[in-house]
Amino acid sequence: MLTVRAPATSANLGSGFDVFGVALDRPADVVSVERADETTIEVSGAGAQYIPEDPRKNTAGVVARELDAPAHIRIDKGVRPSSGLGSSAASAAATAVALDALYERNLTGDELVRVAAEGEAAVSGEAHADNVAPSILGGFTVVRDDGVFSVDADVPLVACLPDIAVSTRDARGVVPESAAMDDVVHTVGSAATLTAGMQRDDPALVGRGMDERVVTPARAKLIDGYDDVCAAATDAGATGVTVSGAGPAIIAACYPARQRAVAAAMVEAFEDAGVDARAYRSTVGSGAEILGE
Ligand SMILES: Nc1ncnc2c1ncn2[C@@H]1O[C@H](COP(=O)(O)OP(=O)(O)O)[C@@H](O)[C@H]1O
Ligand SMILES: N[C@@H](CCOP(=O)(O)O)C(=O)O
Repeated sequence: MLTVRAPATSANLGSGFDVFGVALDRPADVVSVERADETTIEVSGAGAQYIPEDPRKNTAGVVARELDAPAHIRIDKGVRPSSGLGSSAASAAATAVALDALYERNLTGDELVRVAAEGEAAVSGEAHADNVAPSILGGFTVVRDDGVFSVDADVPLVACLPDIAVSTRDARGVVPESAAMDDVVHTVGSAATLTAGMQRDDPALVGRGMDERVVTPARAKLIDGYDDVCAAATDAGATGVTVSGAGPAIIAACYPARQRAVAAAMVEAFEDAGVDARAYRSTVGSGAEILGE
């Protein structure tokens, strides 16, 4: 039995749709694997009742198939599904790292990310790797067709998760098919600003770089209380706020001294909108780790 912990992640960060991602300190999925003749899956923990145990429909099972590494896979969900915190990706990432070690495949980080992204394709319709990359590699990650890189960063974040579900597949359906050139120019400016902010551990630049005008407004409509939560976070000192992944979680950047207040303000604003919520205070975290064999 080999056990791996893989963290929740926040993808996009506004300006990096399908490109940027960041590992969070918590929550996390814990996946245990042992060799078997054919793959079977057991799921427990947060939202387990909504997650298929059929290996063809579970991201972990798809990863086992891609690696040709059959196993009995036990998934303890810390990241509940349809959260915007990379739930399906955390299982895929943990399983890729676990099976790579169990079967002694010695895959590179890029190869592990590519395999885990196939798991994502099975549930969201497209093999976007911006959640699995930080869940495997840690840090702030940039995914391109020709590979992925990760940068260590130290920027306080608050991920606020409301008690509603938005499926990534549905939220991809509202993304506009095209964008005006001035919005594209604005996005490039924001993405460059955010990347510089991560390199410099500068919460102000990271926050400014989250601003995006094409995908985010379309998805914000799927999240009850979105505008009020953003306003409350900003009033409490957030340097930037945006949809986390495909939502419904909302992610904010801030200075360390404001992190507690930002978290409380976001939860309160959701509650004022009639939605229970919890906030995870985090930094830019580490990637998947083997807990034991
Ligand atoms: N191991 C898994 N963990 C979580 N969700 C999974 C898993 N395997 C398949 N799914 C399915 O993926 C969907 C959740 O993924 P997604 O909408 O991307 O959520 P999130 O935004 O939290 O990543 C649900 O339909 C769920 O049943
Ligand atoms: N780039 C993807 C990220 C989805 O993240 P999730 O945490 O909601 O699965 C997208 O924006 O669709």
